[in-house]
Amino acid sequence: MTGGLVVEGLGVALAGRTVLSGISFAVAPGEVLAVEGASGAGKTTLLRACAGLVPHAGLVRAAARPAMVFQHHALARRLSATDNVMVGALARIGFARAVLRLWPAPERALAAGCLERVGLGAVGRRRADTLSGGQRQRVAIARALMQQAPVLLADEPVASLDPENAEAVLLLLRDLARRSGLAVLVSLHQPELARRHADRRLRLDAGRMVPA
Ligand SMILES: Nc1ncnc2c1ncn2[C@@H]1O[C@H](COP(=O)(O)OP(=O)(O)OP(=O)(O)O)[C@@H](O)[C@H]1O
Repeated sequence: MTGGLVVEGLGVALAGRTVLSGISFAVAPGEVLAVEGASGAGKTTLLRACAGLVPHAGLVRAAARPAMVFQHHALARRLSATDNVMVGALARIGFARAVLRLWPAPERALAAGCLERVGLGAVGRRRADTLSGGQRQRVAIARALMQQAPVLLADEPVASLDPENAEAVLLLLRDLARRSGLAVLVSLHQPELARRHADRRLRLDAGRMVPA
């Protein structure tokens, strides 16, 4: 499989306790797979393991390191939307140039394009802390797109949004999967949102996969 995500026999232990075990699934390019489960079921840990942020047993295979959208967007409040998106290019640009804000012109153009793709072409200069919750989550998605990864992991991206913005962000993720061939793995508390916006669903219960 090229471009997608394959997980086989994934297991995670944290502080000596098994948090995930026997997790196997695949997400194809262009597909949205939702991870459902109650609080504490292991959704965040699964996404973090897929992102390489948590040591794990088993196999996680993707053509390149997945990009991650964090639950509380984790933007730098005082930076502009564009500069927040540029952070997604850190691995290419290097920390020293980033600190000096020596962003190469092609990367600036790419950041502008990523903001356009999430419907925020007009707010690039605005500071993150002047944006609405929905706009901030979109900037966080644009920052993940900036990584140009084939796989996008979104951890409860709508948890702090009102129903209208939640709907819009999930439609955006689906659209990005379709148009850009991204494999999207999104964790969601609300099963009805997962049913409406995901192509397939996976349910976790106490760290194990159960029928969705
Ligand atoms: N760093 C850690 N050390 C020890 N246990 C942890 C750690 N992080 C998470 N856990 C435990 O792992 C389990 C799964 O947590 P996780 O955050 O993945 O669940 P979740 O489904 O994302 O929950 P929520 O919906 O509340 O975010 C929980 O029992 C949690 O207490």
